[in-house]
Amino acid sequence: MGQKRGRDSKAQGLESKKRKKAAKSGPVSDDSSWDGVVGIDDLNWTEVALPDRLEDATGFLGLEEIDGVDIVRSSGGGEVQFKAKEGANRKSILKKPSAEDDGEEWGGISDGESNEKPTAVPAAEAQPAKDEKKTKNKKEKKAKEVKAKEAQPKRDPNLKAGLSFAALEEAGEDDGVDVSAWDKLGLSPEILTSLSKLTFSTPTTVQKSCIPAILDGHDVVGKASTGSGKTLAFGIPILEHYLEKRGKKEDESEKPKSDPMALILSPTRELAHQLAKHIGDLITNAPDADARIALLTGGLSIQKQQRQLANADIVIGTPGRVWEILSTGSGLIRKMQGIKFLVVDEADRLLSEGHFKEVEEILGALDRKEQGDFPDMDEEEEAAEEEPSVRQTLVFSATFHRDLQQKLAGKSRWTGGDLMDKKESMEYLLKKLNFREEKPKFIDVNPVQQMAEGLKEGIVECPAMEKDLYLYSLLLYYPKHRTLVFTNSISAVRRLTQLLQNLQLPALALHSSMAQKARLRSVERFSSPTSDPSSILVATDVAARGLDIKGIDCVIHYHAPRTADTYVHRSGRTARAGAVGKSVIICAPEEVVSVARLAAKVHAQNGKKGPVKKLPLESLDIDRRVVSRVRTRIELAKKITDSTIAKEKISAEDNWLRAAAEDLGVDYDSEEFDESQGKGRGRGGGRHQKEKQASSITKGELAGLRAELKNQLSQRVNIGVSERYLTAGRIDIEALLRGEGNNSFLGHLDPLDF
Ligand SMILES: Nc1ncnc2c1ncn2[C@@H]1O[C@H](COP(=O)(O)OP(=O)(O)OP(=O)(O)O)[C@@H](O)[C@H]1O
Repeated sequence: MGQKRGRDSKAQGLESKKRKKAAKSGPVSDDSSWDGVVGIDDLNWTEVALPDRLEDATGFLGLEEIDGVDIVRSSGGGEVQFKAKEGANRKSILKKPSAEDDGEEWGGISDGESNEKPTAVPAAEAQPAKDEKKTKNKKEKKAKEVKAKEAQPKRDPNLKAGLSFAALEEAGEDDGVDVSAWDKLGLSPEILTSLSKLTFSTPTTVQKSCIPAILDGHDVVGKASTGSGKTLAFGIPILEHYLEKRGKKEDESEKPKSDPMALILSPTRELAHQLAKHIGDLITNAPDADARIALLTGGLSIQKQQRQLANADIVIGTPGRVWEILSTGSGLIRKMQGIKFLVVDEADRLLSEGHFKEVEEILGALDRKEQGDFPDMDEEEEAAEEEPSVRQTLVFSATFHRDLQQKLAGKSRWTGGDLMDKKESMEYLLKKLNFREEKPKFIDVNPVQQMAEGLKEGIVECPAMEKDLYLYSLLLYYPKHRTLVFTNSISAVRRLTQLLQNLQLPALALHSSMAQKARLRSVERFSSPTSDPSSILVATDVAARGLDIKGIDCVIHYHAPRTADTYVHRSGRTARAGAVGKSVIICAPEEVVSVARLAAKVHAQNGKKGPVKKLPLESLDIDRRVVSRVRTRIELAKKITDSTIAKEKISAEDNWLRAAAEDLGVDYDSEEFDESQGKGRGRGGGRHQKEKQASSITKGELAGLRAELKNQLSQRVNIGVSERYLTAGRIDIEALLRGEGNNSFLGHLDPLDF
């Protein structure tokens, strides 16, 4: 009997992959060693005519058959291959070589034909994997068309390869938007095309105000609420400058200069990566804009970054790594001294908190003109160096200290002589920025409101020891909400992430002690459009600034923010770019006063001091019955989490001490060591005892706790009102009724009225 194969549109992609594999494992050109086994693509399939009634069948593209073959399995046992039946003519089952065969794939061989091996495609010419499938499908289609076209005149050899109707169809696709609202800003066609493709139809307020000022050559200090589009407010003028400069160079048929034209400093690695992505998107969507970005952040290969820097047009990085690379010498500082733009993003954070020293070093190096600094410089060059800096300095944030704002806005005087005493003040550092204009243009697009318009702010009061319980309850109230939970410590991030995972919630961690790759992975997983819409990222304030993750619906402050600015930035991770979002502080009674003060400060009218009468945060009432029903789950999950963390900690300490004792050639006894260290008494002794206790839970006990928790999570928690249930995970009843989601559905909560 003959073999048949059916193809539908979905299966085609998979099949083409399989066939490619099969073809690879097919016969070699040296016929003597050929065992007669061939791949699916080598066979001379013939099309089966469909009965009339099936002609309109959608998705079913064709049925093909072949006679005279046996199916064999590849040596691994997985792949289906074919062999001529006993007595059948091998030649008769093989496909004839196609005129369109370009040598990329082996197209079958008949006895005694060429002994030439297929030509390998050089790696540089190889198509990216993504395009491979498309190309193959096109080739198959083409091969079928060959016969029909044989009667037609030969193709014009001058036609460019790759220009096919299919290509034209793709090129003709116009998915851009109307960008006439940007006209007034006088941008180049390249940038307008990019904005159109990015579907940014209108400039945001900060972009409207800042772009013309920057294009006019001014130094700018820009203040605008979180998520208002500050990145492109400086990114667009930088790219405009690049295009203009490149255009001129091309006219003069000069080779484009490879020195960087912009340095953008960011306080965190994640923000630096994101800035590179935003500006990179602007560049890649602008036709022929080939500006290169070097991303200099800690935790990743320094050598690779040094290489990137050698050809970069725009340098984006965190101050520590930027300084680490620049200070290695090799003329990099000198290269960077020619930059046209220095951007200080999230300036209030960047110019304080630990970054101060490196920023000061970088600024000092950019402006250094000491004699003998550059021994290879001739007099003419030195004279040129003396000329005033052409660098524009752009400083951005959503928050600036009130006093500084007043000064920037010209409403109060700059501090005079005592500035050197306040070395760490923002004011001191702003002076250090060495603006080329006496006073930078201060653009405050929304002097009254720091918070995004679509943001709702709430507060949940609960006993200090019950924050876990309330956090969990709150998360249950918001199923399918991508949530960012902020804490004030790394250990809290670790504990909460594990706790939530034990409660079967999709939680990820982000803190500065994680390896850089793990940090990026967490952000990527959390922000991926294909990730669980209920994803939770538990983070320290390393995620508070600038992170632009689409679709964060809710920010929860597990620990109250320490400053008003931190509150603004944390909350600003939601309700971005005109979207809506919620920010909720979980607050112990003893924190209420300070939180109220903080909120009042954020919402105080600009310039007007004094308390705001009404607390601007809405108080959320979480049903106490809900809280009490999930208490057992939390207690179990806490026990499991504490035990796992304590075991890990003690085992890490123990391993370290054991290794040290081994090095010293002494015996190590952990009990004895604890006693000699006085652990269990005095300060920290209670915590140590707790850890010991938690770690002493046996494997069997732990398994028992897990089983009990699993059981709890699988139970419907009826809170007394019909159809009101809690769920183990945060699962949407409607989705489940539609047959989506997993089977652990247990019920649904009425939404919180917030
Ligand atoms: N003109 C525009 N139209 C629509 N969306 C825009 C526009 N400009 C920027 N965006 C989008 O708005 C989002 C927020 O932008 P961006 O990250 O630059 O905000 P930001 O003001 O720097 O925020 P933060 O203060 O938190 O750092 C991004 O996703 C960006 O792609």
